Amino acid sequence: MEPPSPHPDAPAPGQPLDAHYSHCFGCGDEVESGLRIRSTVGEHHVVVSTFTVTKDHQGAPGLAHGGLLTCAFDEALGTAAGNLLRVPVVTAKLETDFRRPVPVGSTLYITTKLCGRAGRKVYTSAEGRLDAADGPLAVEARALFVTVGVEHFLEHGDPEQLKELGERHSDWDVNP
Ligand SMILES: CCCCCCCC/C=C\CCCCCCCC(=O)SCCNC(=O)CCNC(=O)[C@H](O)C(C)(C)COP(=O)(O)OP(=O)(O)OC[C@H]1O[C@@H](n2cnc3c(N)ncnc32)[C@H](O)[C@@H]1OP(=O)(O)O
Repeated sequence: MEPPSPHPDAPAPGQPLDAHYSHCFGCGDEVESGLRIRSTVGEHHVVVSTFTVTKDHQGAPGLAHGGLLTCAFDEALGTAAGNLLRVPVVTAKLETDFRRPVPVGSTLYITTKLCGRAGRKVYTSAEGRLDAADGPLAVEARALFVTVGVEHFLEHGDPEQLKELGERHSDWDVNP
């Protein structure tokens, strides 16, 4: 496994990251009950993402649904891998440890780091802490992402939406 060096043009520490797609359930603004995760590059090649739990995200009364928390980590981990390496990635495997309940109204601070890279495989891990980047540990996750080319989305997704996305992110090499 190679060390996970960020791309030379990776966004600098302090830089907020745009939603990668406005209809994304994880980060898009156009999904009413979406997770609306916001991410910023941190020091030492990490990405810090925040997810505020609302009543639309419940499993038990007053508590976040575990599957939605896993979704939040999918978004946070994928955003970190995609932006730090500047390459499109998709999730191949995702594992979550739930350490502590996450109440409605709390904000989860998810800090993601890249753990290693082997060919197209990118290994990542993250910790989610309650209400502050150094708050109580609530959720941990690890994921394997696989880098893909634009043909992945052309073949399996919606080419028209992809074209629009490419026009909005002219710095991304995703134009068909
Ligand atoms: C200049 C450009 C700048 C761009 C900047 C971009 C910024 C972007 C910002 C943000 C990013 C996005 C954030 C999104 C967050 C949410 C992500 C999601 O929810 S993604 C949707 C859910 N995931 C899927 O739908 C995948 C479905 N699966 C597949 O399509 C395939 O299985 C795929 C692509 C994962 C692999 O298929 P194959 O045919 O291409 O390749 P094979 O050879 O099978 O796998 C490659 C390697 O990975 C291993 N692998 C694959 N799956 C594995 C698994 N489940 N477990 C372990 N290893 C696995 C294989 O063993 C192989 O390893 P070996 O190279 O032989 O060592």
